[in-house]
Amino acid sequence: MPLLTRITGPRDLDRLSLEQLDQLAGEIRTFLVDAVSKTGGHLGPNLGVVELTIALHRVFDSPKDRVLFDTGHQSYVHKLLTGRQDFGKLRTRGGLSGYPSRAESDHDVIENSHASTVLGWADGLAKANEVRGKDDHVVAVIGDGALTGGMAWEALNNIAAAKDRPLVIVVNDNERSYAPTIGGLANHLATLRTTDGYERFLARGKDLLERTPVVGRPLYETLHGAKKGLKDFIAPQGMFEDLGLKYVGPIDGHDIEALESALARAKRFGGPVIVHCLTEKGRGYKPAEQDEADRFHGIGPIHPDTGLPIKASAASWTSVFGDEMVKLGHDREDIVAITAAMLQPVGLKKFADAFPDRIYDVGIAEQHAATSAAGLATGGVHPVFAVYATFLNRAFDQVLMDVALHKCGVTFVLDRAGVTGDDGASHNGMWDMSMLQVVPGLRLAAPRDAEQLRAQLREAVEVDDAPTVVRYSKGVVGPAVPAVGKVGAMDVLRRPSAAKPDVLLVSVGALAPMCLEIAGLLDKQGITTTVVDPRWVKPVDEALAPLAEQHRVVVTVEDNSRVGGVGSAVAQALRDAGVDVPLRDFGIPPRFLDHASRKEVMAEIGLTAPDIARQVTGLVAKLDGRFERATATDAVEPARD
Ligand SMILES: Cc1ncc(C[n+]2csc(CCOP(=O)(O)OP(=O)(O)O)c2C)c(N)n1
Ligand SMILES: CC(=O)[C@@H](O)[C@H](O)COP(=O)(O)O
Ligand SMILES: [Mg+2]
Repeated sequence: MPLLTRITGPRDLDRLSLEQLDQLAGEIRTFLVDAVSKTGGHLGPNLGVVELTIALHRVFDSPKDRVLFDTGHQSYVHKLLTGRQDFGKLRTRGGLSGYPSRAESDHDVIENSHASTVLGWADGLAKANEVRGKDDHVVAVIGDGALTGGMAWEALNNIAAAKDRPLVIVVNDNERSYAPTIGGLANHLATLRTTDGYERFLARGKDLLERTPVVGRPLYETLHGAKKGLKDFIAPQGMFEDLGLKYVGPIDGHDIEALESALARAKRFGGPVIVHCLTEKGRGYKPAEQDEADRFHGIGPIHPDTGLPIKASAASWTSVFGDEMVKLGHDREDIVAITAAMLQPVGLKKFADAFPDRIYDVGIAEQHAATSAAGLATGGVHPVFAVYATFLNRAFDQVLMDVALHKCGVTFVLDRAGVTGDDGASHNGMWDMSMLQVVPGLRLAAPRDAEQLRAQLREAVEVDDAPTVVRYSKGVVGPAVPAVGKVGAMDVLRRPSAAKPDVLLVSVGALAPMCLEIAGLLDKQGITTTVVDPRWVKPVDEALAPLAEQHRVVVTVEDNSRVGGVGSAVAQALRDAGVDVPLRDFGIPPRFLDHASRKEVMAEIGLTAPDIARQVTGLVAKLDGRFERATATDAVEPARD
């Protein structure tokens, strides 16, 4: 990589000729395929923004000028050009994050990997520059998918109102989110793409100029001079210009010269301007270019020459859900499904193939998904909205005030619940069981294995007067964990070996195998344990309090924030029942977790069997000690007669 290794920062790009820049783009593509095929990551999106990112860093002066990326999954090229070329440990502990990271570089601003936020950030930064009298530029790169998110339009509405506030918006239009981007906006972008726009007309004029200077020069000057009338004639007013935003494009997003020309014009404009760039997700890597599913949006380790995954995928929580949804769809014709631009990742592709009229892809619009689900339920069908747990955060008000307030029978299926790890802080599904505890009437299930997922999903869709939630982890589904009995509606997973057992261990969802391991470790310390799985963790099962009274201590273990999670709800239920048994809740600490593998993160936060067993052993010993101390020192001596 003779050129790439010479790039230690954006200004090193200034010395390169156009030919060298094209060579650099080739080197970057080779680097990305080689590196990301080893580590996994967002190969497709980054292959699509190579020339765009080079041009951005040539025209703008980061970090003085702020170059912002929506979602941030397409920021690998930005990292390569800003002094970070060690991708050997990408997305693992101690390695580069797969998203912008302020800790890594001053060139990075937005760490949040939730889509559609970049224009909000950009609006704020542009306003701050104005207040502070700074002439720095703000450039926001937003994908066509992210542009379907409501936040983007809230921001655009504000940005368009400030005609003299400089702000460059680059629409990275590759026509895809994972799959092809849906909706009226996508259709409008397609219109703009196919309109032989003014820019293309100019580009042709310039080409003519170069080939026939005598005729070309006056013609080119005429064209350039008559641009307003010409532009209206050639490129009908797009929605962006109707909004009051200057529109530049469509630009070939792989032509560095055209990109630099358009970006330079946008930079000089002095107000909000849209630069519409046409790119190709997965460009330059045949397996991605030919992949109709999602152009290698997010991959695990692959064979670079074929693009085939290194590891065959085992049965995942997602696939169990997807298969059961198809069966449900056959059993009940009122079941419909909703995805927010993630049909494949959430496992609804088979359902969509089987029931093409009963699947809705709403774009990256989780708030709309939830409220339209309330409408669907009120209209007499039962919607199942499958979404990653972390992305439901932004639809909390819709769950509360549209779905729950109106007692709508909507089922939310939360994939990637708990620690996900390598996608960084904003991708962990660690807040749902806290956030949803406060929703009146909502019922929440956390299946421990495939059989329970199928069962609890079926139980959920039977509820037609309240929201139901089924949440499970990322990746391979765990081993079957059979029940050995029931207490109330709770499954007993392990009976104690003593009449008055020491510990009641409340196991939540997929952590059941770990909880049984904890019980085994406690056995070795002479501590007897009952393990129960509530199955439905909200509301707390009424049988739990009386069961707790038969134990010396209650322990809860959940793959959710400790704050306001199941542990908090159980503690409250015990207090409400007047049961005074000590409780120790284990969960995710209320802080943002740095990217690392799930295993590394779980170990770091102490959510492992040995860590928990050690702490429970100490707790029981303290209880013993306290009781012995009570006997020895605090007890009142009987009066001597
Ligand atoms: C709120 C939210 N919902 C869903 C996702 C999952 N997600 C990550 S990237 C992506 C597609 C983004 O498409 P686009 O903005 O066009 O970027 P591209 O990958 O095409 O460059 C989605 C849906 C997310 N990050 N945030
Ligand atoms: C950027 C984004 O939000 C997704 O692409 C995310 O990387 C999902 O990853 P998994 O589907 O591997 O959980
Ligand atoms: Mg896209």
